[in-house]
Amino acid sequence: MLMECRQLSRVYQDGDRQLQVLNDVNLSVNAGEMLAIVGSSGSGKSTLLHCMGGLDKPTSGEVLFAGYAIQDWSSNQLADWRNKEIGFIYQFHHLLPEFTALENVAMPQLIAGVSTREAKLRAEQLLQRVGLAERLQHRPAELSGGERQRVAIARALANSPRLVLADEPTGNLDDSTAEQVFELLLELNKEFDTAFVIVTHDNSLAAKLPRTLTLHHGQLNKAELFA
Ligand SMILES: Nc1ncnc2c1ncn2[C@@H]1O[C@H](COP(=O)(O)OP(=O)(O)OP(=O)(O)O)[C@@H](O)[C@H]1O
Repeated sequence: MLMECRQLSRVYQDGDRQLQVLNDVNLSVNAGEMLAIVGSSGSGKSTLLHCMGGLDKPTSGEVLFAGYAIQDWSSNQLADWRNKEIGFIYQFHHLLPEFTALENVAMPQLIAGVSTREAKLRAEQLLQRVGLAERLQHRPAELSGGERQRVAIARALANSPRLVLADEPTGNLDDSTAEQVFELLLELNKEFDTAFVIVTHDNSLAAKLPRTLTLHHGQLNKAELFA
């Protein structure tokens, strides 16, 4: 098992009110698998993904990665782990505007200590793979929305992470572009043997994935856990 969430709860303090955003969530992700998390707005999807990526701390419960409880790690250890083992894809690409597509994809590798030459070579290969061989030197503002998300996907895979966490990766795209990006994610999952957890509010896109979990008011639908 690659990642396991055990009895995960997240409570936010909202003035004198407590907001229980995640309520006893249990979930496992196997190495190389692909699953969707769906649920209405405010059901806790992003919060769950943030807890899985160590960007937010659960109020109780634990997140285990390859058997290790990530909440025990220091922020430096978490940052290093995220850089090497976790890829993130967001609804809005979060690419660095002043850098080219190639440089954006090389960046996580340079942070990991890979040489510039090697990082650029891998970035080029990844960008070719996502269909952007002709766009290596373009900056984000010179790319379409779908192209930017392809760069963000290539960047997420740059350090060959074992897990990619994607929060509404197609939420900002038109239907046909969204479908193409989803198809690309399905292909990459098979080719790279990377696990993907994809948050989406689009049930028809989620249906393309082998497994879907539904969050409802911070709880996972238990019936689906064993489907
Ligand atoms: N840092 C925070 N402090 C207080 N409340 C928060 C915080 N982060 C999220 N929330 C609240 O937690 C609830 C769940 O938010 P979350 O973003 O996880 O939902 P979501 O399912 O991803 O929603 P959407 O589909 O609209 O993005 C919301 O009511 C939100 O306002």
